[in-house]
Amino acid sequence: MELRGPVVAVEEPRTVSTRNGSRDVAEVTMRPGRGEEPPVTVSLWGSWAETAESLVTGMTVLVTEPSQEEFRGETRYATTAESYVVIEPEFMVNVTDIREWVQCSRQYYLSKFTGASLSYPLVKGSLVHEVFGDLLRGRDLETSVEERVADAGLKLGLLDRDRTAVVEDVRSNAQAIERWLQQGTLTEDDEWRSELTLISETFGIKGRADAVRRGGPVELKTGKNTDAEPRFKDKVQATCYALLLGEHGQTPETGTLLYTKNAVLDRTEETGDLSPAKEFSISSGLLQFVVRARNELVAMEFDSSVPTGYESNAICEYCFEQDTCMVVSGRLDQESKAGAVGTALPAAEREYFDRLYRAAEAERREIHREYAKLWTQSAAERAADDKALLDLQPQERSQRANGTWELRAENDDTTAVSKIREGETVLASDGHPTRGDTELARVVRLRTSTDGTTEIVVHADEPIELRRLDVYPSDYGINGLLTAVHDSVLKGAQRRRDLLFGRRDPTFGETDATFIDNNAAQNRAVELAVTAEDCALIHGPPGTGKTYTLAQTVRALCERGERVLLSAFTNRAVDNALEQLREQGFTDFVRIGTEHGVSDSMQDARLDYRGDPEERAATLRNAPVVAGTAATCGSPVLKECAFDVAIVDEAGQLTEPDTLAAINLADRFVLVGDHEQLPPVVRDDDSALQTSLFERLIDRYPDAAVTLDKQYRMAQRIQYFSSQTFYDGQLRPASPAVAGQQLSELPTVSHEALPSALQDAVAFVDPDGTATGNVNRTEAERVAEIVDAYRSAGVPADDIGVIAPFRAQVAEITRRVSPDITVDTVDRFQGSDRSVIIVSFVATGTLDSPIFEDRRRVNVALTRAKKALCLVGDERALRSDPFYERMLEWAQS
Ligand SMILES: Nc1ncnc2c1ncn2[C@@H]1O[C@H](COP(=O)(O)OP(=O)(O)OP(=O)(O)O)[C@@H](O)[C@H]1O
Repeated sequence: MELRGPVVAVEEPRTVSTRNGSRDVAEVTMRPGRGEEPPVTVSLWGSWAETAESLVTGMTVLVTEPSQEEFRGETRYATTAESYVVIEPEFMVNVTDIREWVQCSRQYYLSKFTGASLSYPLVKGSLVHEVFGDLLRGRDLETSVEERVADAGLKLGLLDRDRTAVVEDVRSNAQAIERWLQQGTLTEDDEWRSELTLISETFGIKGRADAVRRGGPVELKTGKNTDAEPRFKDKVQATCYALLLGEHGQTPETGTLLYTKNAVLDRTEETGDLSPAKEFSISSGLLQFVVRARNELVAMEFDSSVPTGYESNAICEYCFEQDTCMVVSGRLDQESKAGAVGTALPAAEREYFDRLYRAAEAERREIHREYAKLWTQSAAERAADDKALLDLQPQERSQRANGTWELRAENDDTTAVSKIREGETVLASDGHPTRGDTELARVVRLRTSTDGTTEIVVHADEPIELRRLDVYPSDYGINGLLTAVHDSVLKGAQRRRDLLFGRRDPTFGETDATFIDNNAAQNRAVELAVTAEDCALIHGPPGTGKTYTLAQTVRALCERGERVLLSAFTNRAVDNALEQLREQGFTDFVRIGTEHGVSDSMQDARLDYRGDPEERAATLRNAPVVAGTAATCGSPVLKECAFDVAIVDEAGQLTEPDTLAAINLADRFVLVGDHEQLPPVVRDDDSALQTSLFERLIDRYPDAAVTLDKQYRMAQRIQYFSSQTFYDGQLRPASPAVAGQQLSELPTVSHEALPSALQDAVAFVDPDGTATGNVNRTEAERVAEIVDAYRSAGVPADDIGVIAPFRAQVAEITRRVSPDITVDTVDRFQGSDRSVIIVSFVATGTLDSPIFEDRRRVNVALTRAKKALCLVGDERALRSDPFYERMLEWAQS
């Protein structure tokens, strides 16, 4: 039994005398059943009364195993010895955050934006952890150490570390583990498991335990500890895992901490207990303590308050972060236990920091809501939301050379659709993502064959039964946003801040060079970019040669000896720009990205992190052009690099902090984009993150911007609506050939073979279907017939694209057309084009989905077509909205 729901009222805790002496108690009134039931009063006894002090009206509270008593016709509840009180259980706190919070609440806050730098202790720590996992999976120590160190080549090189010395260092730490494992602890019937992903529905805690032995957590620490007892913060961490393990079965009574450095210490220097493994008993008091610590943290996050360090009674004297802490306090005018140094930043900067901090944290909460859906939604609901693939049939499992596992499964449900794509990290489970056996896994293959069977292959640390995949709602990127804002506001140069905060207009040098001789606006764009002393903004409506101009800009800058960072929102745009550079004869670049993220044609330019440290680092440091998505710009590796100019493509799709992550690495920047196409993807509707830096700056500094006005893609008839609606009629075909292009120009196409309804460059078809949810089967059928008609008239399959607003409709259509036709949502079509584009609008009767509200998506969809555009939808629904009505009038004219 549990009580879960919003708090209605909270009373101050008071001390009362009971049979067992005096105890604290606080009364809380709440509405159980997630707010569905009438209010009840719960007495929170003993140390849970402390938690009551953090509760405010409106918070959700969960009380487990309360006692229930009838008193004068009223049911009263109270905590028992078995109870836990959990504030906002849907707020997912990382185990490592609780560990940090207990040590210093302010350190927890600071590490959100200072945590991602490259440092040897961190790199070594993860190497030792990886070797530990390898040893548990039966890999040989020497091979593991050599391989893992080789994998970290680039990072070690950037840290100027010598490979042999690192191998020695990691080996000595790992030997401690091996010896301990050999001390008879690892017997045949000993149940071991490395790396266990745990997500708690009850406690709102998630984490990955290093290992589990006989049901108890084992945590590895690469430091030393010569006391008999584990360190308190380490116990807290292991206790969190114990709590989470207990949710699925028996709560373990013992936890183990492994201090790998102990075995390395010279016995003459050190006294005390040198054994690496220290066990401790997990008491109910400790279990409750970690839940209370989590509650304090969550209460602080509830209103985005900033911790001072007093919350956790931090001791500042010996803290290695004291300086950072004082600087942040001084610059942002925050209260902190460590004190403050320096003068406060101007109010504009502080307000900005605050606004984006809150926006990023609101985004984190939205992601946490996604977590909660892992268990509040049924499997069927998740599948319907495209968030899970269910009922997979497990096939082979094989151990890979590095000891991890390759798991294969099949799915013959031909209706299954999901957002999951190859290369992504997902939650793989034997049936339920939080209640079952779950592992984080990487999808390496997800292919549907012509008979509709989908083959799924994932890589995971443990050989679980692969029966279900769920989208993993990672909040990893949020700290990246905060770091970018912090680096920009607290570490950014004065000149850059003056620009960002509107105190100084951008300035430009001069050049009389001509860069592009057949397009004045493009030439002007390169000129602005090359002469910019702060920034330049290139506004490129569809097909206006953004990529072409960007490549010309990169070359012009490199010729002047500048080092360039080339970035974009998507991997595809990064690769397109590099392909354009290659076409223009420039190949001196390195591509940062994962094997799955980078296109096949750019794999040869991809920077391998593995290898000799010095050589790897030199490749990165000496490259005139480094290219990668904006998301990688905040990575520890790229944060070690510096550039003269950062060029960011698709800047209209990036949130402001995402753009900052890229431009923070360079002295000057060039943003390329179109704020009339897709905006940043933000979960929170009212977020300050919704306006891109590109849009903000183009409004503020129109003189630093140039709009490319000639488009090389669409026939005149096709571009008309977009030009009039989004670009004040300024968008023009680049040449008569572009304006007058026709399908019949394609060598295989016979215009007469097309049905008359499709002979115009822009056509509209109403298939008279009915939408059910996000699917319209009749319309999907009709779209397939239209595809066939174009095919029969001789249009090659790869010249046809189909766009639908919803993934479910994409799946409906995909099933009805041959696999070589691209069918996808608008988001996946941005930046590409086809001779023929067919758009399925799905909705019938009315347009009540929010997807139809953002006109910019329609702009993208309509402007993918070069020679023919066919709109398929319900005329009545489309006419119900003035914008779509105008679109129809154009299509039918
Ligand atoms: N100045 C130019 N001279 C000749 N061809 C050009 C010129 N500028 C662009 N093009 C051609 O026009 C086409 C579209 O250019 P590009 O792919 O750069 O457009 P884009 O603006 O990046 O498109 P999107 O809107 O999809 O991002 C390409 O084939 C490109 O080679």
